[in-house]
Amino acid sequence: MNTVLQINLVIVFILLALYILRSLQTLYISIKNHVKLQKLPGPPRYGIIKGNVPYLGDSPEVLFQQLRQAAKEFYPVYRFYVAHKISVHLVTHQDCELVMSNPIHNEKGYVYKMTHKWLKFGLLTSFGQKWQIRRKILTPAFHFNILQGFVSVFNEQTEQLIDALKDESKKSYVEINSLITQFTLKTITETAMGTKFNFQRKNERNYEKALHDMGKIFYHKFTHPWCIEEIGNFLFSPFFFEERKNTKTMHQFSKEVIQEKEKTFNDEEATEEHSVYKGKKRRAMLDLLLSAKKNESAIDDDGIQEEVVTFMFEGHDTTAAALSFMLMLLANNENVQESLRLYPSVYFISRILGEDLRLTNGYLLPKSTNVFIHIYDVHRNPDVYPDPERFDPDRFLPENCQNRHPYAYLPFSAGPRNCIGQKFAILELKAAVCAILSNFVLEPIDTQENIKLVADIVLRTKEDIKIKFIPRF
Ligand code: HEM
Repeated sequence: MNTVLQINLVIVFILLALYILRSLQTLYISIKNHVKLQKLPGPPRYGIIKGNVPYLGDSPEVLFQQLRQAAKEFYPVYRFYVAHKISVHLVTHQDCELVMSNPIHNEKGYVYKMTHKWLKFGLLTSFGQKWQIRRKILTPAFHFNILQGFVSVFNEQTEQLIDALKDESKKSYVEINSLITQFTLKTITETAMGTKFNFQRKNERNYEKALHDMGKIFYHKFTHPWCIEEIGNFLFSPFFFEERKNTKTMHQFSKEVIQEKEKTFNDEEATEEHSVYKGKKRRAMLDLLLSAKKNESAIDDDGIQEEVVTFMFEGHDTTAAALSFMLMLLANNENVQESLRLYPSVYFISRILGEDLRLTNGYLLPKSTNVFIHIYDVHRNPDVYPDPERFDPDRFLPENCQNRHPYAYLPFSAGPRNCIGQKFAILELKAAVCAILSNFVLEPIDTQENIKLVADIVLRTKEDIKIKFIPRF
């Protein structure tokens, strides 16, 4: 045997041994954690393969309801087996604070793996040092001064939305979701991406459809976790090729946005146009990323692409959901404040514990536990919000919230990994709601009672929300 072959064999052997050792270590940790966590309350198990999956029902709608049921039945904390994967679910603000406020638990839970092919490792899904560097680069893009510059775009896009709604208002009701999505998609492109890109309506529809189809795939993977890993996905998922097609559509869409921006990008202009605040350069998001690539090499083309897909998604789908629910509530109640409590667009998040964590009721969760934080259920805790399903904006009067726990209201998450686009979203929502209310009287078609919520990536209804728009003039 020649020496090169021998060396290669030794390398292969070492790599294989390392892989086996790593797998054994993971297995050991996972068995050790299982033993500790199985003492927690939770639904009955239906064997090793199924775990608690039968408890979750057979549709996204039932899954959503069952999660609410579990939150009540096993309050304040329960464990859940989806096949071999065990996770711990938190529904009180006290326990949520323990996880969210400590940067050691900064890694996202296994469900985010479902989005890795699509969102890669952008700000939402990355962790550790990479997340820290990106958060530092991107934070100035959401500074007050930059957001102020976006108000004219919000207004312009709102006017277009009003025109579209006026056309639709001749009908007995409007299914609002698609119109609202167009609005938030254009807004994020013209503000954070800084490009007046005229999408072909066909491409926009393809993107929208691909994103919605990902919700169906998300549900499938959640209930069939062996499809989360690529190999299991290829072997067992009926959606493998559909997921690839959707991912390609969404990547193509964000590539076009980057290409359009690159045509006009000028580092010097970007600096001047968005002014200088206390000597610091302030730029819109994509300007900032392109500058970072050009000047400091802190990010490359792939890095820019993963942030653009992340922000295109997180920056429009969340606000579209929020605005749709807000309009439905306005049509029924003529008030707005607590819409995000009742309908938080991001209704759960998930983390992996970076160290052991003792919950408020004394349970000790071991390091590496997958923890789900159910924002939807935290917002419906009757101890904090009496008669929680009731729409009552007075809950947010200063005197009523001054003693409320800061982690009892979490639509934008909290702690170091909170939503970077929170102020952006509030500004955009306010601009849209004010303009819509001054142009239309809204009459209810759908109500809180008749809509059906489904388990999706963001909070959605089974059918589009319907509202009647009556022009004021
Ligand atoms: C009503 C609208 C919105 C809601 C309810 C919302 C909610 C949230 C929540 C709950 C998180 C935490 C996610 C997690 O821990 O997994 C988050 C993170 C994030 N949001 Fe938002 N968001 C909204 C709008 C926006 C907008 C407009 C943008 C961008 C312009 C944005 C960009 C992001 C990003 C990039 C992250 C990840 C931050 C990090 O991990 O450092 N969001 N959002």
